[in-house]
Amino acid sequence: MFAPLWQISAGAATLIWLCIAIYRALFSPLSKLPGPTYTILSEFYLLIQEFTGKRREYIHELHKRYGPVVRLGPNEVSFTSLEAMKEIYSSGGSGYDKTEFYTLFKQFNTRTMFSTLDKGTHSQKKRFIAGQYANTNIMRSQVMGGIQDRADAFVRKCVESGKSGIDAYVYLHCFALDCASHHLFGRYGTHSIEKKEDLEMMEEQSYHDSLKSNLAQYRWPTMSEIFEKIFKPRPSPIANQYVLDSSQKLDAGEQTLIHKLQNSKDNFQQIQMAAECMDHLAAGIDTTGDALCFLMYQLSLPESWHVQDFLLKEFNDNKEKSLDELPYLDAVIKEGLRCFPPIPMSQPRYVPAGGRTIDGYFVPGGVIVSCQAWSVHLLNENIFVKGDEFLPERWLNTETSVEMNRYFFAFGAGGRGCIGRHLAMAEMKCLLREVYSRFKTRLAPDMKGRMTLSDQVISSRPLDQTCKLIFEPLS
Ligand code: HEM
Repeated sequence: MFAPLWQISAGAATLIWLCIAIYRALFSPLSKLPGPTYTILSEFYLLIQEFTGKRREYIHELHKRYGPVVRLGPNEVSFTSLEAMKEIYSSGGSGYDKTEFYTLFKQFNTRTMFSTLDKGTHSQKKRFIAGQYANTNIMRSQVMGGIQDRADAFVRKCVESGKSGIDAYVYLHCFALDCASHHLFGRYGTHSIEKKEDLEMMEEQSYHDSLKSNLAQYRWPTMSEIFEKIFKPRPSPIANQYVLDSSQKLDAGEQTLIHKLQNSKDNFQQIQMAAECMDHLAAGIDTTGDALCFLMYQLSLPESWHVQDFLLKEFNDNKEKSLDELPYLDAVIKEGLRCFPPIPMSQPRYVPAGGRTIDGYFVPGGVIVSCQAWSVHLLNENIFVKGDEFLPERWLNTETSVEMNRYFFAFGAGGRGCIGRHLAMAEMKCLLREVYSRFKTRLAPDMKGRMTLSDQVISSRPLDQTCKLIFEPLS
């Protein structure tokens, strides 16, 4: 007589969903934005792309089809234009507030600068930290000395490897860990290039597969306990213990971040200091490690061997110059970051209450908007001509490089862009100068690793996480 309860519930749910979908299709301001029709009805297709690690490529294809503005779901839009980048990330200094996506990056259950959502709280936190990462501080001998020591250790590894070569993926991530930990903890910094126990920390941080558990937590936070049982969360016991211990040391050195936090007027609690340092450690390993790995792989391909020759010439002609006075080296790194941005995916923000006009379209308050470096760098072809080619020279043209710099999104933009960019640039410049003034790099004959970008939650890494290179000494 009567239909079972489950049938009635399913019917009611379908009816409600249909009403919402029709309302969205007819009345939502987002219905006027370019994008496939199904995106105004549901975010289901976007979720599938996220969970299968294809979100970035999917968005990229939509931009190719629909242009610089594309609707991703009933409440989400992606952009690639400079106008949108400025509005979302730099209006009022720090742009729009971050979305709950960044809650995933809490450390020790504590909000760090990176995982703080609103810009007011963020700018308070940043006040005490920013000076530590200013270029003038990075260039100090105590900071650069630590980076130089780690680059020397990397070179020793290359020399020892002889004709068999090394897995550059491993030791570049070690280098990034050692430099970041030195910046945070000075004398308590790691030496993972040489010490096995520190190497284990790098492995723990870099070889994890936590994409699905993280995304599930973000999309359905109330069910996070169930998801933790299904998808294993990223374990981090070694790094956690190291950071908790090191952040209690009172003699790390006055150039370190921990010293700065311990002595700030803000009276940071112990766990806040540890969380901040843990965040910077994590932020510094894979980004710089992957950037160097993608770049050295590219330089080792036959079509880029001439770039190695140009680098060598610049080093030989400018032996007394500082790292910041080598334009070709700078261009090579920038081009690497443009072609293989370690954070190529969307950096999501909420449109403020009342809505905003972005790139000519009115977007209501509360809608998630973002740009992804991958598309900004590859689809603005009038700015990056032959954008899919690795051409460091493009950055040497002083006229066009001004505009290219505006579109350079590898470190994000505005007040919430990467605070570690000067540190990262110094690390990469130092290492590349040491390597390419001594060696030519070539792919090892047994290098079988696939270097296609493998997307994680926000970052990408080489698919097989291995990159075997040979370091041939220059005669
Ligand atoms: C090539 C290397 C690096 C790249 C490409 C990179 C990229 C980025 C990007 C794109 C953001 C903004 C992300 C967003 O808003 O969603 C960011 C933020 C941040 N990065 Fe980096 N990063 C690099 C290296 C580093 C290093 C070495 C450190 C520190 C040791 C660091 C620390 C941070 C921190 C703390 C933030 C948050 C800043 C804030 O919220 O104000 N990064 N980075």
